[in-house]
Amino acid sequence: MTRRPPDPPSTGTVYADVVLPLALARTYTYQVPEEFVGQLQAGLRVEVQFSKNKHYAGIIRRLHGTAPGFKTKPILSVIDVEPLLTERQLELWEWMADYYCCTLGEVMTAGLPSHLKMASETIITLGPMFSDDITELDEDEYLIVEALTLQSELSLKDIRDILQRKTVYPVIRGLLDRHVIFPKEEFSDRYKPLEVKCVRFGPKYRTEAERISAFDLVSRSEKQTAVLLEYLDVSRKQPYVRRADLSKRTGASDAVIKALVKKDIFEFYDHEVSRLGGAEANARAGALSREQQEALGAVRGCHAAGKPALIHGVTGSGKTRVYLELMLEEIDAGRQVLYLLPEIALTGQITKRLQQVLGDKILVYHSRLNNMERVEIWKAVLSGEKSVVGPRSALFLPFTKLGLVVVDEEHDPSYKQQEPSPRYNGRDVAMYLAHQHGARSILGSATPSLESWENARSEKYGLVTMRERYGGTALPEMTVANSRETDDKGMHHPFFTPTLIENIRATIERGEQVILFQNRRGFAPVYFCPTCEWSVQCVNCDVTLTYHKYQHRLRCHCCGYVTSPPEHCPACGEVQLKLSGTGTEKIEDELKIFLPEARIARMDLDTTRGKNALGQLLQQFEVGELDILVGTQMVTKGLDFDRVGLVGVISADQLLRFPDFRADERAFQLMLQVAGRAGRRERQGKVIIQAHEESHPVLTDVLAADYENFIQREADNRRAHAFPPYRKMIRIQLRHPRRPTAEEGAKLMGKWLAYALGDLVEGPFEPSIARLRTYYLQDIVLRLPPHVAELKRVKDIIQRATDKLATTKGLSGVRVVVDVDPY
Ligand SMILES: Nc1ncnc2c1ncn2[C@@H]1O[C@H](COP(=O)(O)OP(=O)(O)OP(=O)(O)O)[C@@H](O)[C@H]1O
Ligand SMILES: [Zn+2]
Repeated sequence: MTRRPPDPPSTGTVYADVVLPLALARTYTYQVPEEFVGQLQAGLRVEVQFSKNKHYAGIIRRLHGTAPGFKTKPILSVIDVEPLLTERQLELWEWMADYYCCTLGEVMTAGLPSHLKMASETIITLGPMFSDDITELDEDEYLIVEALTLQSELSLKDIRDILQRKTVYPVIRGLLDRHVIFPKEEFSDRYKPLEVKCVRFGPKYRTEAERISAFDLVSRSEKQTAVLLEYLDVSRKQPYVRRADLSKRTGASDAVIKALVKKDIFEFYDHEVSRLGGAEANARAGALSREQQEALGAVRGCHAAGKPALIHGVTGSGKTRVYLELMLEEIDAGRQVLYLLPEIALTGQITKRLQQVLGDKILVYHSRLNNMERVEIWKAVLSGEKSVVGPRSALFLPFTKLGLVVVDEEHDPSYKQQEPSPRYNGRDVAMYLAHQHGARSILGSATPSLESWENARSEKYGLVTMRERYGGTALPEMTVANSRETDDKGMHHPFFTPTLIENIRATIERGEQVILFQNRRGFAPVYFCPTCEWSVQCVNCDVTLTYHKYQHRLRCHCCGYVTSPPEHCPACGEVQLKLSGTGTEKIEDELKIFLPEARIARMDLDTTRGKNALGQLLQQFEVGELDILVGTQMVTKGLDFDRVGLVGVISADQLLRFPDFRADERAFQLMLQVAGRAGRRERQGKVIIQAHEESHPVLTDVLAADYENFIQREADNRRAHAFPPYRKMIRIQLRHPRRPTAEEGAKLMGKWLAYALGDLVEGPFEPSIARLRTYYLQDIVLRLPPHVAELKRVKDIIQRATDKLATTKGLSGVRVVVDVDPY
């Protein structure tokens, strides 16, 4: 761990710059009382007062002897004994605040688990595990616990009154650490053990002889015999055998296993696994294929040259196995690894694979951890002992021995945090983090982003290519079906071409599965009046409400507003209102008409909200209880199933029509990624893309799976039109509940910026969604030459303009949101 020794000067007062969880531009300076001078160092939390009567836990950034130009308040108490944050981590946070134009407090708020944050308003309650054992409590602690048994919840301010002391945070910290008390929000998500569904021999079949008799009992069923044999084989190597694994390995359906349970040979049980790591290591990684060996060698070559490696490997090429090899090396050498994934919930399969090999040396930092677990992971990472797989938020953890950073699916837009600030890109921060620690780094994708491709072209990154699928299966056969296609009776169906329907049927008949991708959720995105063209709009946003048939509700996909569909048009009184457009719900519905026998499920935000809904859905698909999975971009991400014979894209046109400079890149990535879910094992898969505009150049590249051609053309286009990555883009968005105020603010801001930056400034203009969550929006866009020195000056100019606007009469309420690399 990098720990800065305290460096107080030998004479005079010591000051501490403290990071506070507030929107202050930088740190705030406090005076260190004599009694604390020896105890303090960077990374410790201290209790301080900011505004009147408001206490916070702040983080010491540095100690020094320079008095600031204002009257300082004293530090009230020291909360931690050991630093909770590292020097490098604080440097990273500062870098983020600088680069993404936000405050250090905003980074702290995003980065620190809420359990470690304390403020006067924080409410605490007694922990669920507290057993009335008061012998361990000192006097202050006892008073707090007693008050909590009477009153069930208290704010930290109440506690100050109870103890009649100004400084209470160290006492609170002690109780939190021992899980005697909890911050209140914690109560709703108490610790639940993780369980996996497993299979074992029933009570009648525990001895060797009994087991042999089991084989006699099933001798007439080849499938059941195969399952038994496989079970014996696996159970010799692993402490437990998962139900899903067993059917996967033998190709037997879940029904075969259930039959064995019915005969009392097997029983099902839930195996509890460690809640942080989730697993014991129970498998060894398979041997590398020749291509994986070569890729590994090439990655090592990049690292030896001090460069990040970009692996461009076709879908199913086994990139994960290459990362894993390097991870094992690092972990064996006593260093930490950070493995980033765009969305942890969707990538359970990868996480599982990593855990099977690495066991509890790797912890999963997923969004459903409760606060207590977050703190446990924080401390395990700080100790230098554990590696982490997680989404972008794992970047905030206090790594002390980081040796390797992996950014998987590096092209994925969910690496970018849109709201709230810091609006950072996880991939880019990861590269900075690796650089900071002198760690090696790998980015991987079947469809690398243009930024990373450009970095490889300009030799900032080393490029490693994997062209074959693991196991040698051919990439899927890609075809396009014209959306205007009619069936043999000359009928035209708006959603499914006869080609797609026939292929779905044939696939299911072969016992294989189908994935259908539709970019929108809900039933229909527009509910309108055919007479006067009125349509239902969100009350808060400038968008139409999407009709959700299952709930019979209209919903805003921007702000979540929900309402009932109107019975008639409020403008002209028409009673026959209509729907237009298509979402996943409608596709699912219509599909049932064509294929009444098929087992269809839908995977989108609406069906995966529940705590285990997504996992259950994926499990059902994995064991073959479903024939067709219809979904939004969720189905395009990393799914690795054995039996997907066909992938269909319902409408390519919809993807290609977005008014955004990255629309083509996104469309290309989405289509190629979803295509990559097909035929990942023995049989070659098939992909059918429905489109009106069959000859769209992006579609041509998708059909040929020609990444090189696509990315070259995209690069030329972007360069020609001065778009990122050939220009640095900063978007300044002004928001106000009144349109004229937003406009006026934007006009002034635009004028000030243009005065300093000339024609680098575009706008202000109204974005395509002009009102969002009750705020009217105005955008100003800067496109800058990508030089760092220039960037610093530009950001200062933006900051000054923002400050000036905040003090302009009538416009101080205009929110200014700066987004660096807003894509
Ligand atoms: N060396 C190996 N031994 C055994 N199985 C392997 C090996 N390499 C890859 N596999 C298997 O091949 C499949 C594809 O690998 P993986 O998911 O890593 O591909 P990928 O390159 O990440 O693909 P995508 O980009 O589509 O996510 C997985 O089921 C994986 O377990
Ligand atoms: Zn809305």
